[in-house]
Amino acid sequence: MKIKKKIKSEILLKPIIWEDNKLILIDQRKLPHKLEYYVCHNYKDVAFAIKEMVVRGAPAIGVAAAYGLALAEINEDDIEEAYKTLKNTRPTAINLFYALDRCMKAYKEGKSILEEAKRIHEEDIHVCKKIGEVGEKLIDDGDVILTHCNAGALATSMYGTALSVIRHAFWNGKKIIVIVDETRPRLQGALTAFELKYEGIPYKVITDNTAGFLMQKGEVDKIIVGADRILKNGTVYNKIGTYSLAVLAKYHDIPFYVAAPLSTFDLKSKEEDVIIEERDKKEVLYLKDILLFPEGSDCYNFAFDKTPAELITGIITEKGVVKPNEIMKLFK
Ligand SMILES: CSC[C@H]1O[C@H](OP(=O)(O)O)[C@H](O)[C@@H]1O
Repeated sequence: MKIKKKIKSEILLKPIIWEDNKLILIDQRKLPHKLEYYVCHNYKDVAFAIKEMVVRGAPAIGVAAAYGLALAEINEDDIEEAYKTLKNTRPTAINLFYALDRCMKAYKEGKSILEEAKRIHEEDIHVCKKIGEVGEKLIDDGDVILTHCNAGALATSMYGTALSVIRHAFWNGKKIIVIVDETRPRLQGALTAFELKYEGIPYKVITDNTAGFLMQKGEVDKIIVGADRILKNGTVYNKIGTYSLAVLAKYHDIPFYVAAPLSTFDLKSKEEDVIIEERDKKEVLYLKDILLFPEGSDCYNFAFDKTPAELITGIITEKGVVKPNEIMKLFK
């Protein structure tokens, strides 16, 4: 008999806390070995935190940016200036713009930015929980599930997106093992491993290059990843390496799912409009402070790539699972 694991919400990881007119963030640069907090007193602190990935993950940076604009209102800063600064932190995750625009709309209607930010925060928690409840039904007892980057509680307000599906399957007594891509160069796989270890969910870390070999050996049952932006045509923007996984999954006939809230959908932009973030080359050339390549080496450091709809089995949302060519069903 499957015993549903009861998890008390107070022990679940929450990377974002609003307290006494301060934004308190888990400093994800210090994980997995140190759990430390970064306190934001103004919108510039929040902009720094987003740009330097103190906080990261599409939904999480949206919520953080919303509170950043709220701090600008509380500190009586120039709201337009704050909006522009926060908007220019990272270009790919649509959630950042969705949250900032919602707060700006509230402000222009004479409403409290802070109240709107709190609503966005609460909604994100509820939506990520729902994504887990919906997606859990896709998971079979005994599944080996591969995931990429960190689409967990640390990338959202709580629960996560891809990891919410995995958590809910585990809490419902399904025996699963998670294969965790380390995800060079920022190694967000270590964040995923931190979350899974924290909750006792079995996992194995692999180098990104090992994924294909495991699929070839028939040792991966499903792949579930997050997303930073999903277009109307079903194209998914996610952490660099996602596209390679999707091609391999197609070749090996392995279901490839994307888990994301409706706030990650961008029904207006076309592919040519989307900026794929390129980050500091030092992230690739150095590991901590050690130069890994010959002095003066050049490199690419794309933070995201794009996966076409035809490589995606289904998109798991709070409103249900849809095929990538059925997205508009979600917005009826
Ligand atoms: C739940 S969305 C998480 C999404 O964000 C990550 O990017 P980054 O760590 O650079 O903010 C990655 O693309 C994840 O899939």
